Amino acid sequence: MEQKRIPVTIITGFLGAGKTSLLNKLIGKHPEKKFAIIENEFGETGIDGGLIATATDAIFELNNGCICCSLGEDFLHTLETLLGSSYEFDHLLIETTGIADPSGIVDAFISGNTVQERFRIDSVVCVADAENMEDLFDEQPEVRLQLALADLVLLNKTDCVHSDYLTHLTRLIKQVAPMAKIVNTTFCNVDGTAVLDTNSFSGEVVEKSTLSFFGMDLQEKKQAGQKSFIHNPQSHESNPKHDISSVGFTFEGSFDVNKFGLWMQNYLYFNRENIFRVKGIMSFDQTEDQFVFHAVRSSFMFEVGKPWGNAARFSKLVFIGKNISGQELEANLLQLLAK
Ligand SMILES: Nc1nc2c(ncn2[C@@H]2O[C@H](COP(=O)(O)OP(=O)(O)OP(=O)(O)O)[C@@H](O)[C@H]2O)c(=O)[nH]1
Repeated sequence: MEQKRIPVTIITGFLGAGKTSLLNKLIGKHPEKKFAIIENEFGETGIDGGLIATATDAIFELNNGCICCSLGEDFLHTLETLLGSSYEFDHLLIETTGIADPSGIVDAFISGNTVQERFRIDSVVCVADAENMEDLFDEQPEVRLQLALADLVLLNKTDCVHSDYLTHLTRLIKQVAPMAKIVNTTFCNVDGTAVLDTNSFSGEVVEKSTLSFFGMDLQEKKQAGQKSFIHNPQSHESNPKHDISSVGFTFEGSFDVNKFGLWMQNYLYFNRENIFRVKGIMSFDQTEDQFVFHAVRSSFMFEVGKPWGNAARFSKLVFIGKNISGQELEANLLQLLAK
């Protein structure tokens, strides 16, 4: 029998943005859940295996120190230790270090087969500090990366800034996280917001966020007979200083699965420094179901979505990254459509 996969919420955000505050809020808000928590802090090493084994509930674990790890092998080792321990938990929370690119952590859940069998990413949540975000946005590329990977952005410390300024910050966030849900918070108060069990990597949610990226105007603008449509909502207002942008495509018909897989593997590999995230809903030739596509850096995965039935086939893909050439990408993707 297939084991139920444990949902994982990855919390990112720059130093002092409010990640630990959010962890505490989530634990308080969900007494019904038994959490395992991984803290990815710099300068601390070692895993307190004994603590995992004896922890009886989530708060115990948080208050008595968390599992510390660094990235790479150590991180995978931490996950293995967790799974191998007698500690039973039904949700994994990961607080990533504030000063690094969190894509390695997201990637571990996408590309590691064993990890994928036991865990599924529920969502990537980024806490942004309203007071300092704009300066950091310019100075720290990691801040833009953290936002670019997020499914949910909590624009926190709203008590520290004027409400008009929040509108400006929201626009800034949308430049690099066009599909993310953005919620304003103070002390990461998420009482009215679903943060856990949002299933942000599921077909339904990806479909919704992908469609919202394209907006309602897509069908109107699309010309009859056109095979694809490029949409870049930020192009007219993007700031060249902020080098991350997004570009979306809609294709009619279906892709050739082999051609697409091979091309994507190469494309992501050679552009791993520039492409941070790709999401989409895809139709493949000779398949009955929709496929949900996710890529983080050079790793990608497909999940089976709902059946197409008699609906017209299409694929929608959104790329987020640096220096993306929409025209070039479109020309490449068009070659991969099934004849
Ligand atoms: N005024 C104000 N302070 C906040 C808010 N949210 C968090 N803080 C404070 O900001 C400080 C940092 O919050 P943390 O939750 O520790 O932030 P963090 O992201 O975990 O910090 P690091 O682990 O250092 O990266 C703490 O003193 C919090 O009490 C808020 O909405 N408004």
